Amino acid sequence: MSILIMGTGYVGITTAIMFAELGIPSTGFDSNAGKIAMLNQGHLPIYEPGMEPILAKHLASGTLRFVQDEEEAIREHQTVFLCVGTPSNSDGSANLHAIKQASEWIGKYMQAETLVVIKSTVPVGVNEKVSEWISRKQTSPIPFDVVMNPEFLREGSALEDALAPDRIVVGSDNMEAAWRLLSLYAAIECPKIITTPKAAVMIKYASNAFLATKISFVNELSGLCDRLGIDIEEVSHGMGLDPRIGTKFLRAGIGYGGSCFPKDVDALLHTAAASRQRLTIIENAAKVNRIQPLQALDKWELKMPSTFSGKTVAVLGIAFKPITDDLREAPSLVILSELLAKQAKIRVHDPLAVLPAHFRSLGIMQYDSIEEALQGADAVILCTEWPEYRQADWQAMKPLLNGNFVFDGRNALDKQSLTTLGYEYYGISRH
Ligand SMILES: NC(=O)C1=CN([C@@H]2O[C@H](COP(=O)(O)OP(=O)(O)OC[C@H]3O[C@@H](n4cnc5c(N)ncnc54)[C@H](O)[C@@H]3O)[C@@H](O)[C@H]2O)C=CC1
Ligand SMILES: O=C(O)[C@H]1O[C@H](OP(=O)(O)OP(=O)(O)OC[C@H]2O[C@@H](n3ccc(=O)[nH]c3=O)[C@H](O)[C@@H]2O)[C@H](O)[C@@H](O)[C@@H]1O
Repeated sequence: MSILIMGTGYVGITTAIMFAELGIPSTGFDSNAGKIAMLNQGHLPIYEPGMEPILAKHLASGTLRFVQDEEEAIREHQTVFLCVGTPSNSDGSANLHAIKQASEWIGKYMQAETLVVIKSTVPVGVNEKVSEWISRKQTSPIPFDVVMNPEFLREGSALEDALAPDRIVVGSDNMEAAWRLLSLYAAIECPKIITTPKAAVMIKYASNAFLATKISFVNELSGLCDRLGIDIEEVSHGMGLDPRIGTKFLRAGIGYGGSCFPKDVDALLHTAAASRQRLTIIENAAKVNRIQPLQALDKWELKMPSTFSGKTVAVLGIAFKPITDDLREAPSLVILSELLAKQAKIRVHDPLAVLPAHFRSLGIMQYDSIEEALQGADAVILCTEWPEYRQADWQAMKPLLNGNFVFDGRNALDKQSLTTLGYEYYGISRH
C-alpha cells in the first residue's frame, strides 16, 4: 500500500525516493504547487548529486508520484509522513505552522485508520499537539496513531544517509504502531530503537546540539592555539585518533551553518528556558558560533597592511557547506555583511549557490569562474571548502590578483604550496 509524504523539501523528497528504492510505492504532496510540478517533470527542487535519475526511474515505473491536492492525497493513504519545515520563530522556538496545517488537513480528509509519522524536527510534546489538531478537524472519530521518527540525513549525501542510516529511532507509546512503522524499514539493516516520543525527540535535538558543540569546542580552542602558535589541524588530528573522541566534526573553521544546527540548537535552548533548566554548554556553543566568523575576519584584517576598507576581496564559496546550494545560516553571509560594513569591494564565486538579491543590490558581484572572481582582488577569503578551490591552479591565477593574501576559513587549501607560490596564507590557527 502506498505511503504519503507531506512536504517535499530535502527530507520529504529523500524519504519518498528512499521508500521507492525499498519497493514501497510513495506519493509526495507539497503545498507549494511549483515544487510538485517540477517533481512531476522529473526535476528536483533541491540539489542532491545523483538523485535526479533515481527520481526519473521511479516516476517512470509509477513507484513514485506527486500530487497537488491535499484532499486527494490524504483520502488515498493510511500512512502519512510529516516532512514539512519547522523554521525558527524570532524567539528561537520552532515554528509549527506547517505541522499544524498538515495535521488539520489529515484530520479533515482521512477516510480510514491512519498512521501519522512525524519526521520533521519538532520539540517535545508536539506529537500530542498533532493528535489534538487532527482530532479537532475530524467529523467522525476515525482512529489514528502519531509516531515520532526523527531524521538524521545530511544535505549532499541525503539518499545515501537515508538508505544506510546509523540508526532508526521510533518514538511511540503504542508498540503496535511502532512496529507497523518499523516494518516499512525492514529492508534496512541498522540499529533500530523504539522509545518514548519525548526521548525520540530529545535524541534528535541532542545529536545536533552535540555535533554543533563539538565544532564550537574546536573553534574556540583554535583561538588559544593561534595565540600559542599551535596548528589546530594537528591538534584535531591527534585528538581524533582517540576513538572515544573520533575524527569527525572536529574541523575548525568559520563556524557551522545550515538549516538545522543553528535552528535546532536555538529550539533546544528555548525548550530548556521554558523548563527553567539552563544548558550552559550548548548556550556557549551557540555563542562561540556567532562570534567565530567575525573573529576570523578581524584576525585576518590585522595581517594586511591596512584595513579591508576600499580593498577588493574575492570570496570563494558561499554555501553553508560543499555539495549543496543551500545558503541558510551560512557563515559566509556573516562574512559578506561584515566586509560590506568594512567598505570592501566584494567579488563572489560559488559553484552552485546563488548570491541573494539583497547582497547584489548592495553591489556584491557573483562570477561564474574562480578566475573572474579573483580578478584584481587584494585578498581571497575561502568560506566553503569546495574541492574546486583546492584543485584550482593557484600558480596560473596569481597574476590575476592585485594582492597575495589568501584567508582560508575552512583550512582547506594547501598552506605549504600556496606559500611556496608567494601567497601570504592564513587559515584558522594554521601554523
Ligand atoms: N534539511 C535537512 O538536512 C534535514 C532536515 N530535518 C528536518 O526536517 C524538516 C523538513 O526540513 P527540510 O526538508 O529541510 O525543509 P524544506 O524547507 O526543504 O521543505 C519543507 C517543505 O514543506 C512544504 N510544506 C509546508 N507546509 C506544508 C503543508 N502544510 N503540507 C505540505 N507541504 C508543506 C514546503 O513547501 C517545503 O517544500 C525540518 O523539521 C528539519 O528540521 C531533519 C533532518 C535533516
Ligand atoms: O538535522 C539536520 O538537518 C541535519 O543537520 C546536519 O546536517 P547538515 O546540516 O546537512 O550539515 P553537516 O554536514 O552536519 O554540516 C553542518 C555545518 O557544520 C560545519 N562543520 C561540519 C563539520 C566540521 O568538522 N566542522 C564544521 O564547521 C559545516 O561546514 C556546516 O556548516 C547533521 O549532520 C545531520 O545529521 C542532521 O540530520
